Amino acid sequence: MVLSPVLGKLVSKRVVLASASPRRQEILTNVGLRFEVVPSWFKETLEKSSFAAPYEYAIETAKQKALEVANRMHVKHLRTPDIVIGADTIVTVDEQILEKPVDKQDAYRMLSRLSGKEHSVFTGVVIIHCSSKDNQLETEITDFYEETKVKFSDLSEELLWEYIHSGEPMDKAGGYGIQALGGMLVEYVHGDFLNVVGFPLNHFCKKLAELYCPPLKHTIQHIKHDSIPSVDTFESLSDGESESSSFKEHKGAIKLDSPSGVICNSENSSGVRTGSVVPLENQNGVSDSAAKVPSKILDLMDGFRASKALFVASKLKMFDHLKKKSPLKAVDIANEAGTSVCGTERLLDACTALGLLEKTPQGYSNTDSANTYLASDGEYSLHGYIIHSNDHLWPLFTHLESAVKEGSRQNHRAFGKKTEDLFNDYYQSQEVKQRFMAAMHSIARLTARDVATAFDLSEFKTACDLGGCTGALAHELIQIYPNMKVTVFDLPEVIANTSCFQPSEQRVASVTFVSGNFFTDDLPEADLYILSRVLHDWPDEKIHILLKKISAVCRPGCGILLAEMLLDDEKKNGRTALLQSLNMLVQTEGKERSGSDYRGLLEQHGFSKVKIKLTGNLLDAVLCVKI
Ligand SMILES: Cc1cn([C@H]2C[C@H](O)[C@@H](COP(=O)(O)OP(=O)(O)OP(=O)(O)O)O2)c(=O)[nH]c1=O
Repeated sequence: MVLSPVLGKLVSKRVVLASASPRRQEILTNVGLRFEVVPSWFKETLEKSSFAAPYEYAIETAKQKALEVANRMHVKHLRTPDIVIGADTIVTVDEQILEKPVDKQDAYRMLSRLSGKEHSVFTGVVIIHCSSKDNQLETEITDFYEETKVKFSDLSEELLWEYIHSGEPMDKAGGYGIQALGGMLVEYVHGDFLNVVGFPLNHFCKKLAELYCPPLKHTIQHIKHDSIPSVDTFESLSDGESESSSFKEHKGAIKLDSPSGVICNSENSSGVRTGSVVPLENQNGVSDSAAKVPSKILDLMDGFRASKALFVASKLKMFDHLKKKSPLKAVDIANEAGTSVCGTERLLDACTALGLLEKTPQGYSNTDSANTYLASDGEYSLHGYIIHSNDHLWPLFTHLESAVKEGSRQNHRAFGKKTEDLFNDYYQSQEVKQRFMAAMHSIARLTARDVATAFDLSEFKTACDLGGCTGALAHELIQIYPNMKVTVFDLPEVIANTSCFQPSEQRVASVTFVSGNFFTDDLPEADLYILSRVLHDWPDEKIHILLKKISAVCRPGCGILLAEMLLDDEKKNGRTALLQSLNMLVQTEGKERSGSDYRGLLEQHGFSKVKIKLTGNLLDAVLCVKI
């Protein structure tokens, strides 16, 4: 099965998986698809009786999940995704639809109904292509479903309760997980196993191939084996035909970028014309080698080149020049930036291939997302963080090997000085301080809304953002909770430099800036203490000192809101957070932690009712209350 042409076409797309299911994330990651995870907030409450067939219910639920995410990203984050994938898995037995059990009794009811019987598992999947026209979200929807039949053995009461007490049933349709302990309940499976686990990968890949590389009828290769029925293979999918009429006619198909491989149309010995994808280096008719192209690894090998191209184009303000005026030729940009024409042209072409710029015969222009995030003046600009990544993180990462060997930060190697205190480095020079604050500000602007709305905080009348830096989160909070007063508490060097980051038109009176060190000075009084990207800077010992101090000034009912990138419990998925944890290794004594890790730390200091929310944005949120 050759997926390279499809994946090649998706590489420059913003693909979003609208699902919190770790199984779906893993299945899609395994095939090399690159995507972001934005769990849907759609409540699965559609009226089941209004659907003629169970699969229609699963498809409609999947569609609503994905549409909710597409709309939210479009409206809230000004980031229209290109493709949103949604899925919903249900179990049906005796014409009843079973979803996830609400409690152990419900799990018992479900599992006893399944005992000794065959049932069906349906997963509905939708692929939504999104675009933005006149600021309106436009969608084209492709959907399908897959059915798998599963038979359970007769389950004794003892086995049933043993299984329920394992906790496994609770987040799974029908109350079991075939991929884990639940496998022991199963006598046979007819159909796609992964469909039961939550995502029918085989059908999905075929659907992607249909959408992105539809075959011409005469090129379909039928392979005949003695015992296996003839099948249409991915090998037959010709990229060259993606512009063909069958492609254009297909519902939901969109114009696609260039693929990562090239097509070699050839005649085989029996005269049948076949199309196959071969690596760029080898176009001499080697028909099946594409399956061996390790595109995921090649992408990772190239990753640093792509990052550096982005950093340099940002540093040279190329996206700013193009935001002011476009299209521009390489020579014009080189003149503006004071750079060589040949080097500038190569950089601009690379940025085009990376999906950051558009190129026409008239010259280069920014993509929408370059205008929003890469130009330095945008409300949600990431320019500050990109420059910080280039000037500060890049040198640190060149010493990652030493950091791994020694298990400690590398500031001395990267910058030639020993760091006694994490922030000493940042605040020694005005330039570095401003750069660091701009970096923190850009991430805070991008994430503040999702953090501020992760929970209903209206019961807290006052909040104190410890290490709140430029006040970006504080300003978002008073927008959402107009009665809230927020104090931003940070080091004197920071507070003295916040003025250039303040919004012009806000009710500034509701945000107060107070300087101090939260480890050594008294904390301002507040109903809610906020620690956003603070705890990840420190080892557990220091966190205990800080939480103990906060706990001492908290009245019962007061809370703590954490905003951090949360690792998954098994530390397997979520590459952004896992890479961020390496980032903490090279420069701090801290690390990223999971929601359970933070819960454990908070509970030791008298905080309970810990709620964890994965926002789908760069920072997740954890809320707890003092008892
Ligand atoms: C039957 C079965 C289901 N499941 C899981 C797959 C799905 O994650 C879950 C069904 O619930 P869904 O509502 O389909 O998905 P979800 O709530 O996990 O995630 P989201 O709504 O954010 O997309 O049950 C298994 O993991 N193993 C199994 O054997």
